[in-house]
Order: sequence, then structure tokens, then C-alpha cells
Amino acid sequence: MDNQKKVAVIIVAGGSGKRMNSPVPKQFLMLNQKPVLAHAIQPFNESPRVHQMILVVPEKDVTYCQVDIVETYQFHKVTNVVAGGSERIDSVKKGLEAIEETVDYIAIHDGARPLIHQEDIERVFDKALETGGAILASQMTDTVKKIEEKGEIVGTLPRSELVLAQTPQIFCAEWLKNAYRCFPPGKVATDDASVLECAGYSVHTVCGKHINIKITTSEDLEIAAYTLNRRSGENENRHRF
Ligand SMILES: Nc1ccn([C@@H]2O[C@H](COP(=O)(O)OP(=O)(O)OP(=O)(O)O)[C@@H](O)[C@H]2O)c(=O)n1
Ligand SMILES: C[C@](O)(CO)[C@H](O)COP(=O)(O)O
Repeated sequence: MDNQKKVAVIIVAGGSGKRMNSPVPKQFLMLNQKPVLAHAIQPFNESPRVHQMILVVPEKDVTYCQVDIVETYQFHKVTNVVAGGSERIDSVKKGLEAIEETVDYIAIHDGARPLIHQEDIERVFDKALETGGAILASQMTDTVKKIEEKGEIVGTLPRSELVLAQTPQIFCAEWLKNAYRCFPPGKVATDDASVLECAGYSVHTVCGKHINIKITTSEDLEIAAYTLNRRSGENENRHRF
């Protein structure tokens, strides 16, 4: 990757986590002694390629995040903690408003994805710098069924043509800002690549690890805790031998 290019990262953590059904938004739940959100920020804060980070959080949690996340964990690359909007795309728009004008590339990562690997960040950044836009995506390994509302199968989808979109998603700053500017009000987009697709930009995929899960339910939190325990065990063993 061209290290001359300035990369900014928007961490979107402005959701309420309805599907988790917990009084505390899922991004603030503790996962192996650290909030989910802190796990998600850390590898970007440590990447020498990242110039600036913007943290987007629920309006009522801005001060908590500034003090208990940014200052406590010394995330020195986070320049702004801003209030999010009602949908994910509204939160990304708020993040875009806080980014320095001189930034060349902008990555967006879910604050609810705490298991992202440093090497996957580097691989998707490389692809975006080569092509203009790239996202991490994982292969599907189960057969995919289309169902009707009562759960009855109405068809089987061609799995070889499908992948699961993850984050980070990274784009040339001009493309991303333009695509968000042109995105029709009221139209639904659940990720950033869809916003670029709608504006006609071509976006590439980079094969990501299944384990880069988005914490959505308590089952995901259990998987994440188990994975982090294993990773810290592996690190201890590496230091021992
Ligand atoms: N208005 C919103 C909605 C979502 N997000 C963020 O986008 C990421 C992916 O969204 P999702 O997993 O759907 O989070 P929630 O909207 O919080 O979850 P739910 O749909 O269960 O309410 C999360 O890091 C979430 O905090 C956001 O910044 N602003
Ligand atoms: C951005 C995303 O995580 C990519 O998989 C996903 O689309 C977010 O969707 P959600 O419905 O907001 O969880």
C-alpha cells in the first residue's frame, strides 16, 4: 500500500443493539475485560497507515466514549467522538462530516466487530488503494435457501455467486463522499458498498475470515469471548517457548 496516502477510519458504534436485547448497547458490553468497541478500535489505532479516526456513538454516550473508551485505552488517533443518526448510513454521514479535507481514503468499520485481524485490515486497504474501493467478505459454506414468511422453502440460491459482506470497507474519499451525497433520501442501504454500487462505482471484495463476526446476539458474544481467550493463550505460549 502507498504509505503516502492519508487514510481515515470511521468506527460506527451509534446503534442501540435491539437484537441483543440488553439494557447496555452491545458495543459497550465487556468482552474479556474490555468493551467490545475498544477491541474493534485497537487494531486500527495501531496501524501505521491510519492517520485519523472518527468514533460515531449514540448521542447520550458521547462523553462516556470520550472518557471511558478514547482516554482510558489511549486511542490517540481518535480525533472526534460524534453523535450518530437513526440508521447506520446516517451515522456514517455524521462521521464523514468530521473527516479532514486532505484525507485520500476512508475506511468504515463496525464498532460491533471486535475480532478483526490486523492482517485483514492491511489486505483490504491494499486492494482499495489499487482499485478505488474494497470490502472484506467471507465465502458461504452452507447451502442457501430462499424462504417465504412462514419458513417454507421456495428456492435454493446459487452459493458460488454469493459472499457475506463484512467490514472494514474502504474507498477513495472522493467516491465515498460523492456516493453518500447522491444517495436517494429514504432508500435503504445496510452497508457502505451498497451506497457506492448505487452511484455506479465498482467495489472489489477481499476474502475475509469467518471469525470477523458482527456481535448481534448473546451467542456471538460467547463465540467472541472464546476466540479472544484462545488468542491470548496462543500469545502466552509464544512468549513461553
Ligand atoms: N443508527 C446506527 C445503527 C447502527 N450503527 C452501527 O452499525 C454497526 C452495525 O449495525 P448493527 O449490528 O445492526 O447494530 P445495531 O443497529 O445496534 O443492532 P440492531 O440492529 O440489533 O439494533 C454497529 O456497530 C452499530 O453500532 C450506527 O452506528 N448507527
Ligand atoms: C455493515 C454490515 O456489517 C456488513 O455486513 C451489515 O450490513 C450491517 O447490517 P445491520 O443490519 O446494520 O446489522
